[in-house]
Amino acid sequence: MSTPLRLGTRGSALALAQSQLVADSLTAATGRPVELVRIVTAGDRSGAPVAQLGVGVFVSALRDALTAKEIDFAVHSYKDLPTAPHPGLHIAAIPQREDPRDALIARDNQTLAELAPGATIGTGAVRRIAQLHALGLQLQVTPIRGNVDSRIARVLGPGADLDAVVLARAGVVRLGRAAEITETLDPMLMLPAPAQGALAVECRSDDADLVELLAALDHAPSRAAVTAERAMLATLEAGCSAPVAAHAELAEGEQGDEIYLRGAVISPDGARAVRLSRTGTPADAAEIGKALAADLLDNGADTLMGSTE
Ligand SMILES: NCc1[nH]cc(CCC(=O)O)c1CC(=O)O
Repeated sequence: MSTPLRLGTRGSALALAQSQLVADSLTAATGRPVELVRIVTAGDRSGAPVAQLGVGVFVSALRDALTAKEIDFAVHSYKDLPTAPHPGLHIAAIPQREDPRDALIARDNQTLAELAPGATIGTGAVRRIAQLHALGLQLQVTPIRGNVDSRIARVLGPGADLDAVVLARAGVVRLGRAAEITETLDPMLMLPAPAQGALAVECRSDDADLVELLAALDHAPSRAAVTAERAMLATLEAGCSAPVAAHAELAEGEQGDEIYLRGAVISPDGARAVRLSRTGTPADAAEIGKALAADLLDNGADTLMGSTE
């Protein structure tokens, strides 16, 4: 029996679910036992809302524990990672991605189109707020914070004070609450965040045996999609700070696999948006993302900040 690999994780329900999922699939694929090691961060101790501190504090705490060799690997929600690579660390696997779309949880089983004018809808992300405004449905968009369960409670809990919330479908599914989703939003209406629904499995770059072992979890189509979306985001960050959305799909074309990447930059009030797409081969995922970002900037993406109501 080999010594268990130490998988560092935050204590939130979503982090634990994601870590356990990766631990189980690694053991199933390689036979290696994995133990979860709780990393208590400054954020967990302060009790302040995550949205206020930024998820960055959690990512940093896990990365510090990796560098200090207190843990062997970590699992992150990919969309929460900064775009800059972290020195000494390596994303050894991107497992098969969960559905990347956003989801609506509404009172009385309503869909977005069924919500009455004036209905209150909660979400934390500027990207979602901007796209909800862009639909022109006269919804009252309310910024909310907190973990997935507490956001759902704002609609379905005892003291419910909202008609609906929008959140990542992947998080709801991983918490076993998919049955409460009343509509999965078409990316034509609500383009997801770059890398939404994907996990990043990270270890030290110099841990060659583990880099090789974790590669068993890598899912090439998910890696190609995430690479394209994140390359777009990274290139845009230099030129524009408006809400950014991206979604890559892989399909079999006549010449082999094709990647279809859509990107959008939206003004925070939803009044203006640049939406464009590009296609190419999965091997060129990063180049497709960079080229799409350049197209978006050429079409005025950098001018979309600051037009508030
Ligand atoms: N920003 C928080 C966060 N980070 C990852 C997820 C969900 C799961 C995922 O996208 O992988 C969520 C919650 C949400 O956006 O509703």
